[in-house]
Amino acid sequence: MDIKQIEALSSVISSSVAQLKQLQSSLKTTEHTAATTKAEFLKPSLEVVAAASQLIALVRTPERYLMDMSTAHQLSASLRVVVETHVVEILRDKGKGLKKALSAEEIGAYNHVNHLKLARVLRLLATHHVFDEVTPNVFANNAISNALDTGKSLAELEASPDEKYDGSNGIAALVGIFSDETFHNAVCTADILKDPQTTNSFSPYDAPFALAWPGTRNIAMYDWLNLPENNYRKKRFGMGMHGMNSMTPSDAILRGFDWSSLPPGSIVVDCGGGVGSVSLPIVQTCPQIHLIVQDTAPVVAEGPTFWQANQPQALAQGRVTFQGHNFFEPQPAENKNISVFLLRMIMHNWPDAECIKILKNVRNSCTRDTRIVIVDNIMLFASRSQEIAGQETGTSDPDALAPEPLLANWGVANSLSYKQDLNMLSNHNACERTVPEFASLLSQANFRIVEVHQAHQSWLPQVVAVPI
Ligand SMILES: C[S@@+](CC[C@H](N)C(=O)[O-])C[C@H]1O[C@@H](n2cnc3c(N)ncnc32)[C@H](O)[C@@H]1O
Repeated sequence: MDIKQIEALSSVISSSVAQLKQLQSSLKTTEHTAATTKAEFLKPSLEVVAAASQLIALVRTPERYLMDMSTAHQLSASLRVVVETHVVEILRDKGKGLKKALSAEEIGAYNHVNHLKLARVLRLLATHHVFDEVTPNVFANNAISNALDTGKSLAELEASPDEKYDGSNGIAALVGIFSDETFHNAVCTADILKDPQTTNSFSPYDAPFALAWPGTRNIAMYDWLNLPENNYRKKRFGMGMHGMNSMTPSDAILRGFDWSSLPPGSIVVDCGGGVGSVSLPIVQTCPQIHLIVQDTAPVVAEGPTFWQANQPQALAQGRVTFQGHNFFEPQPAENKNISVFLLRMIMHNWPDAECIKILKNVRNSCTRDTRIVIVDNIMLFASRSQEIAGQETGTSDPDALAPEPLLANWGVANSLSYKQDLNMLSNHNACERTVPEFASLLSQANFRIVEVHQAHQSWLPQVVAVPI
């Protein structure tokens, strides 16, 4: 056992915990979420998570460690059970006593899940700190399970199951996507990677998704989500994107490119913008900007409802408009003199060839003054060195790296980025990218990078490029 390394990691934990204690003393509440969402808690929290997980890898036997990892799918599967059978809402509305607890049998009477099986699902989750098992077979929500609450009453959930995620924070929807569609797809990753026919293919039709569902051999996942029979999944996907955004500061899009520098009358096109929820803060804070939300027709059709609920004035004044558009086609002819094309979480959905097609279509309607703003994960290598011989450096910002003895990419504290990278592989045969990979993509569509805004593991970084 590497005792020196273990001691170094435990001293990172002790000093970060001391910082958290000091910060906590300035807060009036001990509530878990109140603290962890505050910006100043971010670095010490990251350090504790990174160091503690690195420590576990050192002190656990390798065999135990591998068993824990290879059985982790049961966590996803169990989360899907509780999200789809409304356990959190049942405990919230029907729970008894101070802790609002119910036995598995009582929960099962509401959601019709066999209580003996449900208790085992809930116990695995409670063992991983999601729910409390307050007495044998009796469970209550805790801070972590509460984040899965859709906010809907049981009557609403039963009356319109397709709408169940609407109006919520989107976390249950995101967990639903990860533990259902993405989980199914990931099961087939090894089959696609081992098959000589598909291993070297970067076609979106050769994603593990193609093997995971009946009839998905020749359809990309987004087109499949838009099929009428997948309406429930499409809605859940839209709310899941909202969930992803709800985990970052609401003004994250403003922390990078300077939107306020755009002159009056500037037009911003949010390509693949969903309903436009991400660009809402741009419209709210920059009255000089007109926003066009572009996405496939079925998705953008939901846009006016979102804006009516969140910024009705912009809708009434025509400051936000909607375009059903396929970004593999040339930009609509009326899109002239566009100041900025925003592409948030778009590049990571597509293999290089498709990204270049999307970028070229954008490039063809750029003027000399147009900017493109790409918002996506920027990947770091796990090694301390971020250089590949003969290539430009992977990160221009040394502050993006974790201090030693932590893994340079923040290890498990940053694992969602790496899981998302593989989610992109299993869903779309796509990937998250490093700065040099973005530079290469962009140059093939005649753009060059002028700004990189790192986000230090807290919101999505931005890459700003201009036409060459
Ligand atoms: C990962 S989501 C990102 C949504 C939004 N930009 C955000 O950051 O929350 C990708 C978006 O691309 C859209 N999309 C997929 N294929 C498209 C296409 N061919 N043309 C236009 N939009 C497309 C999807 O409907 C979806 O809204």
